Amino acid sequence: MVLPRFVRPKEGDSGSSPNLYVANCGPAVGLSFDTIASAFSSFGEVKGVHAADESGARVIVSFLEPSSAHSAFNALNGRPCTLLGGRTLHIRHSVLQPPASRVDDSVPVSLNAPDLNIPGLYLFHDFISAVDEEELLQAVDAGTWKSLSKRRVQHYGYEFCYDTRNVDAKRHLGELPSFVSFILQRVSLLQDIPEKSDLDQLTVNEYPPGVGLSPHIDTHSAFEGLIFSLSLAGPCIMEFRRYTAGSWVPKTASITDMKDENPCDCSELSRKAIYLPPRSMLLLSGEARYAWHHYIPHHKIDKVNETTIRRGSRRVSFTFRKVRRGPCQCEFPQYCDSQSQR
Ligand SMILES: O=C(O)CCC(=O)C(=O)O
Ligand SMILES: [Fe+2]
Repeated sequence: MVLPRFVRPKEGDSGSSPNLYVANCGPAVGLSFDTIASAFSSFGEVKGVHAADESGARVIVSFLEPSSAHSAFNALNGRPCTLLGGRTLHIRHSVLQPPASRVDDSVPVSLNAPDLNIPGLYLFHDFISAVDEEELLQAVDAGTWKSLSKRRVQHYGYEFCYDTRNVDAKRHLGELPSFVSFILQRVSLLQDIPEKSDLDQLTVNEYPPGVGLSPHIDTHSAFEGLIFSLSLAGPCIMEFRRYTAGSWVPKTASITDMKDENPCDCSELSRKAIYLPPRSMLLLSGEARYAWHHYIPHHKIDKVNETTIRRGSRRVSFTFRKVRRGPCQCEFPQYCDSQSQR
């Protein structure tokens, strides 16, 4: 299990780190790394700016000197930053964790969604047959893959932009391909699923053996409330994380997106995991979709209770979503980019 490389410093140790963890800041909110580096360089030489997680809205700013980080923290934390379009930054000191102390702690893995007790999480086993699975794999392999750093993707309906973690709702690429029509039909027949609407975006992910996906919540403003993910070819473990407020979270009404970030320690989050076998369909809705991060650990071998499962083949997933038109009005504003304050 890979834990975040940057963590909160020990009590009283914050002055010795040159790194700041800055939330409400990043490409997803229209600020490039260069712009951020340039704004922070008024406090001292900036060594680099990089993503703190996959949200696109949280970054690590690394200064050369701890004193620069300290000055930037004092000047900018919790205040509108004129150099960054008046955006209010939420900052904490952050230290690079030495590799030896990155704990390999795993979570018990459930085979069925109700065991996780996460409202809105469903898993449908054998949603398609092995023959259907083979045909779907052949169909995507005949298409054009786009290579990301560790995996390959295809987008249908609307392109998903990884920089902004959003879609351009005005650029419709066309209907979803006919080879997924039977899946959409089966989804439409599922019983007792609230807020069903026509799915119009498909992302196909191909993960080489052992490759996973960083913890994230799919951008609220990009997609509506139901996210379906069909697993093909190989299995994986999906972990769910619900972050609770850390003691560093300022208790002001303006804090809207500070709770869903990297943990300071594991006591600050709930973690649950589920085994996704090939041909199963996962559904994230409600709280599971809006408030829990989902995460595929980068493991070549998964322990599912007492059984060891080798990820010997690639895993291909088909994620079906509905592009949102208008702002998200979910009940989880602390995780919602539509409801976050500038
Ligand atoms: O591979 C999966 O099942 C999940 C993919 C995912 O979470 C995403 O594309 O946002
Ligand atoms: Fe996702």
